[in-house]
Amino acid sequence: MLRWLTAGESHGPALTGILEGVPAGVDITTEDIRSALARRRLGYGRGARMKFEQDEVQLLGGVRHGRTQGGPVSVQIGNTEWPKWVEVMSADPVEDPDVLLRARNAPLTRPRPGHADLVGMRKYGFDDARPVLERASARETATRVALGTVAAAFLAQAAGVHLVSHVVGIGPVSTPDGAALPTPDDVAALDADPVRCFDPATSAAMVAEIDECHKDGDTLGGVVEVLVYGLPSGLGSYVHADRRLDGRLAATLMGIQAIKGVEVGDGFRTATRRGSQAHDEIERDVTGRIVRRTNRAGGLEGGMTNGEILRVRAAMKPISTVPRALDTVDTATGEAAKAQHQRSDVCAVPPAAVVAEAMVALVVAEALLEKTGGDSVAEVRRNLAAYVAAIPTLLS
Ligand SMILES: Cc1cc2nc3c(=O)[nH]c(=O)nc-3n(C[C@H](O)[C@H](O)[C@H](O)COP(=O)(O)O)c2cc1C
Ligand SMILES: C=C(O[C@@H]1CC(C(=O)O)=C[C@@H](OP(=O)(O)O)[C@H]1O)C(=O)O
Repeated sequence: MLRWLTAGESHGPALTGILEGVPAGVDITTEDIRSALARRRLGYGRGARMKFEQDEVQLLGGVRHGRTQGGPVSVQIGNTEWPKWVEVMSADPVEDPDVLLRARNAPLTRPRPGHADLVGMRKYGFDDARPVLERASARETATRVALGTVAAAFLAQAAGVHLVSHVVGIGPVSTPDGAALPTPDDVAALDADPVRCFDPATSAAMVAEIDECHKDGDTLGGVVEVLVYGLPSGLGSYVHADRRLDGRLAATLMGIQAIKGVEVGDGFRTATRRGSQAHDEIERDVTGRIVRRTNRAGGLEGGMTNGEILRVRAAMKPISTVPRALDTVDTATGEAAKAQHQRSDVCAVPPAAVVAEAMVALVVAEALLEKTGGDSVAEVRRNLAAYVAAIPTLLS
């Protein structure tokens, strides 16, 4: 069983994460996690905070001399901005009344439509949105990316599985239908693109759209896609709702801040087609191997991987901290007001793609371990090879 947990606040001293159930023998270094976090910070349209804040990564447990040891992997991501927030986010009571009066400490009472502020205040009994936004913030996704990096390294080393994430839509601008899919060889090019888009003309149009939106004091959402190459068939199961891999992927992707829709394969487009145009016909190729003519299902049938490329999309809503602030109510006075706004991303779709990739890595790694078991990478490899070798020729 693979389990993960994160803790920490957006402006706290550090975020922490634990990944339990990682087999021994996964090669991973602090530098691997550092470079994954750097990818999450990329993306045209992010706010000022990404420029000055740094992630300070430390592996605190589960890894020795660049290899997992089988124990929980513990990661800490320190926040270089912490000195500015020591008082506001102090874990211990702050006694000095002057400190409590400082601007940064002023209660936030103009909740932003679309953020967790208002409902979080109601639910947890706060008269200040600060504690709500501190934990609701997608700053936390840095930890998910760190843990997902370990999962992705395990998948690559144990099973030759590789993930790719890219942006297929920002606001009204989308990649053309039928555009070529990026492969693992294209990851460096995607990382170098300002919006993580594989199609250069669409990328330029996306950048222009972000510029326009920024000028208008507004924000944008979009659609990201995660592809997983090299998966064996038979991860996940049809036998019970909570074992279906499509359902588990959807829940995990929807668990990312601001993700409001998930599509597996051609998803909603499939619903508009006739059956003869919706499914992936089965044939033998020249080598005698069973293959599909198409991959509209996105590599999943019956809640299981079918051996094709796994393909899932997630739709992100526009950032809710809109610079030309939206109407709200000041919860301190009851009066109509404009929502609180200091700074914000205009568009965070490119980093959301990296976060989605990390979450898919965690879910797929969990599904692989369920299929193979194994306490070490070597044992997972052996078990996987034995499973694949035992599939009868007429089925493979
Ligand atoms: C990578 C990333 C960056 C984000 N940056 C911001 C931001 O700068 N400002 C903001 O209001 N929301 C931002 N969000 C979205 C909020 O965290 C999210 O809308 C909020 O927690 C409420 O949750 P919900 O949208 O899922 O309902 C970001 C989300 C992600 C994934
Ligand atoms: C810090 C990160 O993202 C933050 C996520 C976020 C939100 O509300 O989700 C709001 C912004 O923070 P602030 O309100 O302090 O400017 C983003 O910068 C990060 O991704 O590392």
